[in-house]
Amino acid sequence: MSRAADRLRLVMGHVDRSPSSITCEQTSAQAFTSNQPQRLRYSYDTGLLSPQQRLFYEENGFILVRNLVSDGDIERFRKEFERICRQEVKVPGLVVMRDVAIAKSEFVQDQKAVSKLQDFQEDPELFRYCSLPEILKYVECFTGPNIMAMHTMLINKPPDAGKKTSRHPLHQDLHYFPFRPTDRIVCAWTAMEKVTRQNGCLVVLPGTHKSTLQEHDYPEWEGGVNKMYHGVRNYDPDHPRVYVEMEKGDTVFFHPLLIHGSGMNQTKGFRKAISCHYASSDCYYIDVKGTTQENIENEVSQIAEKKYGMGDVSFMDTWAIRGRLVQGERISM
Ligand SMILES: CCCCCCCCCCCCCCCCCCCC(=O)SCCNC(=O)CCNC(=O)[C@H](O)C(C)(C)COP(=O)(O)OP(=O)(O)OC[C@H]1O[C@@H](n2cnc3c(N)ncnc32)[C@H](O)[C@@H]1OP(=O)(O)O
Ligand SMILES: Nc1ncnc2c1ncn2[C@@H]1O[C@H](COP(=O)(O)OP(=O)(O)OP(=O)(O)O)[C@@H](O)[C@H]1O
Ligand SMILES: O=C(O)CCC(=O)C(=O)O
Ligand SMILES: [Fe+2]
Ligand SMILES: [Mg+2]
Repeated sequence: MSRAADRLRLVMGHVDRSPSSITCEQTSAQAFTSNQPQRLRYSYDTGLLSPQQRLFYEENGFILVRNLVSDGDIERFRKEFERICRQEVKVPGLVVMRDVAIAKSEFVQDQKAVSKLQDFQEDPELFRYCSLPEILKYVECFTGPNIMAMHTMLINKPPDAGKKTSRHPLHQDLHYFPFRPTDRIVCAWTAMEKVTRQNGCLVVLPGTHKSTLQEHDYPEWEGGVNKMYHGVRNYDPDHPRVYVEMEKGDTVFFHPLLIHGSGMNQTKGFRKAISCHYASSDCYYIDVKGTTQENIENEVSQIAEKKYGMGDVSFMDTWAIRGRLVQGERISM
């Protein structure tokens, strides 16, 4: 263990736990270069995270936990996804997205065209993911004990149809969220199969969680961009990139300001992942009018109007309606 981590352990009176479940090799050197004892801003000590894991998140804005979700649970999520695609179950509020290149093509749409399920909070089988104790015990390290599941997705990244539309532009998830404080929000993203650079794994820009929310808009991509896939307008193209390759069940937890995206799926398979954004239930809503988030607020209200005839529902209300308590008590969200 490095000297900095040792010192930290003493300061925190922490019992050493073998950090066998975490792999931070790619950038761990960065996390331990400081000679000053650090005050940790981004996580709580619940006895779960090792000092190295806390420092890694502090410096990089994400941690990867290997083999966290069981094969059995993943199989159940996959089965439920297939049932939804076959329209054997109807889930209130669920949005089924198709890739723009497929949605606008002549091909007959079948279940293979589904690129993403969004807002599955009313599907008990998929929502089990958000309440898994093995996930929540990590989430609590970032949110604290009162936890809301704010946003749910099952991503079925399709083989690229030749226009590079399967990419997800680099973005900060906070762009979509009218609630704060930022540091009490975290995303859990679990690979439902092996994810590699070939099939479009997550790409992260480590350390960017320490910056502020950037301006987002549709990237100027020739082949088209999926609805609401905004990208950061200006990012440093020379910033180091980490390609987060994962095995089935591995889970990454990341900060909502961390710039991330995912590359093209260059395989013939659909790359599946399930994710949930959590926030402390004592977060508060903010008005995004006059901020960089106004463009996404307007798009969401157009969708709410078109799909549900709810044009007068505020941006914050679209979140309050979808959020679900998963641990502790519901306070201000
Ligand atoms: C209770 C309150 C309800 C509030 C509703 C709010 C819903 C949205 C909230 C979104 C919040 C996102 C939070 C994310 C937080 C984390 C960060 C995640 C980043 C993302 O993942 S952003 C991407 C999320 N995307 C969406 O949420 C998009 C939602 N999608 C839809 O609403 C529909 O799928 C869509 C795109 C409107 C298509 O409607 P649909 O009825 O399914 O399709 P049609 O066949 O009728 O086509 C209509 C029209 O749309 C075109 N189309 C289809 N698919 C796409 C696509 N993927 N991209 C672009 N355009 C698409 C299609 O060709 C048709 O076009 P026409 O020109 O022919 O009319
Ligand atoms: N101009 C851009 N604006 C925003 N995000 C981008 C832009 N170009 C690439 N990205 C995103 O950056 C991430 C990685 O890009 P990268 O260039 O490494 O791979 P790629 O664009 O998928 O493939 P290629 O190897 O063909 O460049 C992906 O999430 C991609 O969607
Ligand atoms: O699974 C992916 O491609 C990443 C999706 C993502 O970052 C998001 O939806 O916010
Ligand atoms: Fe994201
Ligand atoms: Mg590129």
